[in-house]
Amino acid sequence: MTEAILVLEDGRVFRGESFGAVGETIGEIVFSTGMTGYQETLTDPSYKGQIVAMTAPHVGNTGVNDEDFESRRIWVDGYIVRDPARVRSSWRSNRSLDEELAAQDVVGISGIDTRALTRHLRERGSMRGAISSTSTDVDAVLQRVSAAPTMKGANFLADVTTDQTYVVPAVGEKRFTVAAIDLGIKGMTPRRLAERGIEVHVMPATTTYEQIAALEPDGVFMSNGPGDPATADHAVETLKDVLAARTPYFGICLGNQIFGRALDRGTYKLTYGHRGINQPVQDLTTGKVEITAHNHGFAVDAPLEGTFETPYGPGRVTHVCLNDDVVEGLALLDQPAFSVQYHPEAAAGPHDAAYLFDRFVELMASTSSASEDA
Ligand SMILES: NC(=O)CC[C@H](N)C(=O)O
Repeated sequence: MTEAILVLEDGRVFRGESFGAVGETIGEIVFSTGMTGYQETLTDPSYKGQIVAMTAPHVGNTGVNDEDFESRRIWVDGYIVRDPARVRSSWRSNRSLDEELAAQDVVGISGIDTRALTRHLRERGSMRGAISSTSTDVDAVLQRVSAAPTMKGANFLADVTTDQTYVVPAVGEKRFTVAAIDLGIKGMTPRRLAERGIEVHVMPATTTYEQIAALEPDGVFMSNGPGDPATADHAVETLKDVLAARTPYFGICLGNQIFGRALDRGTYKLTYGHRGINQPVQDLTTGKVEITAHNHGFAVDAPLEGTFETPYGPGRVTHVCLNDDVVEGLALLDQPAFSVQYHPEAAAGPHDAAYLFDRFVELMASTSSASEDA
């Protein structure tokens, strides 16, 4: 057994055991309340720069398989669990979580009181911290934590985006072409689009409006992604051109924050964010409540009631989180563009919000029939 320490930037220390790779890692310490779906969490590119603590006490019970990866690798910068499964049990599993973390050089810690850690972060907010299984000198680790960059102002888009455009073909008959800007896209998103007859062109984060327009897409999509949305200026400028051309738009998570910025709204950092697959959201357009998957530490600042002015006519908040009234969705009233802050593609579930992909299809269908009529 190798000892490990978790040192938070405010000086709080937790002592446990090394889990996964032995080493030292620094990042923003956040917690996820997902009871399942740890593979999908680990491989979500939006977690770049973060060390994730699981509030579920047992993690790793079903081991690791190759199918439940949301991207090519693990992106979390560290992993914190209470009690790793000693035995893995699933017909799909072909290795243990511990082995996988070690193979991908992800430093983790286990055997700490994750409930106390979560309560601490809930009261004080997410903060920088380090896991170290190579040093027991708390003061030295703390100094390295204090010198590390904060999540505010962070931009990891170049790390996570695709180098080259690739195409995910429509399943069955092709109905639409969509340009999907990869800001850290998860594998399930193009699949959810493709299964609705959409040919998805997944394009790098540096794609220009001219490159999008050359494709003559029926719609444009912007994905989830890591870092501070206030730094995603290129995507905001690109989206402004998309909106000026009245091309249908759908955004998820970072794609919602970029939409908010294109509509002249600001973004801000939440105290401890929303991460998990059990977050209640109300669709204000129908009144329905859905249980949804979240992973965000920032949010859009917009009025929950009434409409607000944007360069593209009135906009409104369409979805709100029932835990804390945070804005979870936006739409323009006079043109086909909307987004949500959470994850309707939810590979690990729940699937309550899958209707949003159908809304995008309906918007593209009505826009193309309107332009045929004109
Ligand atoms: N999943 C995401 O797209 C997250 C967006 C952004 N990085 C945030 O933390 O709010």
